[in-house]
Amino acid sequence: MDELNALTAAMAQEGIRRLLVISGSPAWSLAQAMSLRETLPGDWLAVSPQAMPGAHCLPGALVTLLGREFHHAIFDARRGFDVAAFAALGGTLRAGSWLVLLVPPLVDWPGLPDDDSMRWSDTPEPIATPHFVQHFCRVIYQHPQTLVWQQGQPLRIPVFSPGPAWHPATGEPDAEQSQVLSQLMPLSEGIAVLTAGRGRGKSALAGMLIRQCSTTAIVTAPAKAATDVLAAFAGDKFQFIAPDALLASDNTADWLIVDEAAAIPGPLLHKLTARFKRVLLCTTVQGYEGTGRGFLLKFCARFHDLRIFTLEQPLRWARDCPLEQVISAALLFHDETFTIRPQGRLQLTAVAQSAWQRQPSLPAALYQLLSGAHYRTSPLDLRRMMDAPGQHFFAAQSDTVPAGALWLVEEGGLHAALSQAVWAGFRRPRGNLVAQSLAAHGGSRFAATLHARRITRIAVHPLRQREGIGHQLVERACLAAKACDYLSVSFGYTPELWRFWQRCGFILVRIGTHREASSGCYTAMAIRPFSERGQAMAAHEHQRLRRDLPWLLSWIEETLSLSPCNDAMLNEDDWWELAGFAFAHRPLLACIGSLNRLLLQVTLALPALRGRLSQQSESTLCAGLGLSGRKALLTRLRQETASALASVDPVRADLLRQQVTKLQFF
Ligand SMILES: CC(=O)SCCNC(=O)CCNC(=O)[C@H](O)C(C)(C)COP(=O)(O)OP(=O)(O)OC[C@H]1O[C@@H](n2cnc3c(N)ncnc32)[C@H](O)[C@@H]1OP(=O)(O)O
Ligand SMILES: Nc1ncnc2c1ncn2[C@@H]1O[C@H](COP(=O)(O)OP(=O)(O)OP(=O)(O)O)[C@@H](O)[C@H]1O
Repeated sequence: MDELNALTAAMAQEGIRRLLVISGSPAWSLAQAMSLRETLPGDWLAVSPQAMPGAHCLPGALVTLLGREFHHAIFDARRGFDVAAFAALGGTLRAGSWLVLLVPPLVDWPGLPDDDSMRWSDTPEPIATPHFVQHFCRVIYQHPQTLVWQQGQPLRIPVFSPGPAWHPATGEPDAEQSQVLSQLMPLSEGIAVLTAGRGRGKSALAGMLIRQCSTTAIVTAPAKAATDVLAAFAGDKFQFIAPDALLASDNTADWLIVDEAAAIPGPLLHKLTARFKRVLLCTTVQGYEGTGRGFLLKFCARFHDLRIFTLEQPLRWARDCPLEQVISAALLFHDETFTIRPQGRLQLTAVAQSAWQRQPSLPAALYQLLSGAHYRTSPLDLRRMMDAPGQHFFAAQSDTVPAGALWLVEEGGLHAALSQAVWAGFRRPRGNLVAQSLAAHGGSRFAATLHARRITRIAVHPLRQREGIGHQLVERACLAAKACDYLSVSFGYTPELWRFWQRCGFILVRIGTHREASSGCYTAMAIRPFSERGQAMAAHEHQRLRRDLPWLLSWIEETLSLSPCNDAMLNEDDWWELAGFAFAHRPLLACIGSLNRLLLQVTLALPALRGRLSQQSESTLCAGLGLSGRKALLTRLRQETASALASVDPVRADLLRQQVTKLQFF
């Protein structure tokens, strides 16, 4: 322990942090971690799915601690490894800290189920994650600055050659911060974005801006607790208002400063930024879910005169910190920067998941291309890509880096009874995004029984786009999926992206009615059918979309290149769908078309239904009708639909009620 204390003191002087992996039985590993906590002074934080003595946080709650700082931490991965939380924790640790990681015995680990897989594998039970575990172990052994302490062996502390002394920042802006401040201070209007890795001094810089400017500023962020650093640097002028409260208020100031901006839903952020003349958005660019990369690619892409700033130099710790390096290598944080043009003849190849064992550099390059080019890719995807069942990959390989990557996941094949229960809204099992949505929001009760592959990600290197590579990758995937009923895709609708999918032979079958928080776009779903059943479903769903379009368009602010079909009569599909809404749990917005057609047939007052379909807000309707809330309103909407159906044809309505309610029992 003396050696460990001496090493910890040296780490503080050098400004670095290290990873210590403790591997063994659950009880033994925990006992060692607890004794370390007794030995090394610090404000230890333990991150674990189970309660732990001292300061404790659940892995899922760690995002609320972004921007906070700790001295030493324990991350409990004995039963499951939430790698994004692990990385987030690494970013909060001050110079001279240990990140103590608890894992199962290394020999057993690849074969043990990982509880975290329930978040990404779409399996009913946790699965083993051998590819990730082997990759992680490879990385820790390639980083000799990482210590591994295995049960049955002593903790060996190597003699590291001393590094240079660290000179922490003084409190005054450092060279990079001064540079950015000198450009921000004179700004009279516009939106500035400050992106950087963890601990680069973004929040401190925002605080300095507030203190140094003669103007007023309001700070907002997902959690006030995460603004400690900003507040310390801003001094007396720090004024925090939570995002929702700010939107609801008339408060204004010369500057709006948004810390951890990427963690605020896009539409809300958009409304907030529109209210202020000068805006500074700060965000981290490492692959936690919904962070900087996606933020730049999607949210910021809509502002033309955006000023983008970045900070390279870490300030919470020294350059080349071993902990930062090992986390970055384990989670492939070094995105493709797209500076090298993929050269030479391209080869389209299928890449199996087992490539992570045989030739890990290839799937790693595909992941880096996807996360660099695609706003949604996160460490969760890395784990899914490595170990979830039913994944398929294609690469457009060049002589240098990959020029394109395509990732598909198997979907559908649900039992007929389950598909009908999904259609009725009684069931929503994991996974099968498009297959289930075609049943739950579409018009076919048996939609989820078809076998499909969904394109979950596609990206082409920016220096090779519009050369037909994306199209070729899709064709290659089609060839490999010919035995399926159809290929599907779900994407944030933009006219450009839809044009691409259209050119690849996809048929639009659904458009969502809410903008996605991450992209600010409506979700669209499209399919390319192969089999007869697939073709029949594509035609049916496309026609349904065109029939519903006249009403759907009033719910979405987007122009679609799709011609509406004017048909106001109630058909067989409508009757089923209305019964599914009235007597089961189908959502209102999945039935907009049929409900509107129903209203055209009846003269009953139906105040809730008519009000909601003419887009009166739920709260206004509840107040007007004396209802206690959304749930009561939905019940009323279903009752009014049932009475409308009965007024048109009571016998048919009753027969359908019996058929639909039976769908919950199978
Ligand atoms: C499920 C998902 O992954 S959805 C998200 C898709 N991925 C992304 O948005 C990541 C960033 N974008 C990309 O990587 C690429 O732009 C892709 C994958 C969308 C398209 O790849 P590319 O190789 O550039 O497309 P490709 O050259 O094959 O285009 C085929 C046709 O689609 C259409 N198209 C492609 N991109 C565009 C565009 N930006 N604007 C308008 N039309 C387009 C064109 O009609 C094009 O044919 P043309 O060039 O002869 O006119
Ligand atoms: N100029 C400075 N002088 C002294 N300390 C500084 C300076 N700039 C930043 N720091 C300190 O460095 C640490 C990291 O800074 P800060 O929290 O602003 O980084 P960040 O990029 O916002 O980090 P995160 O991504 O984790 O939120 C903090 O402890 C902060 O107090």
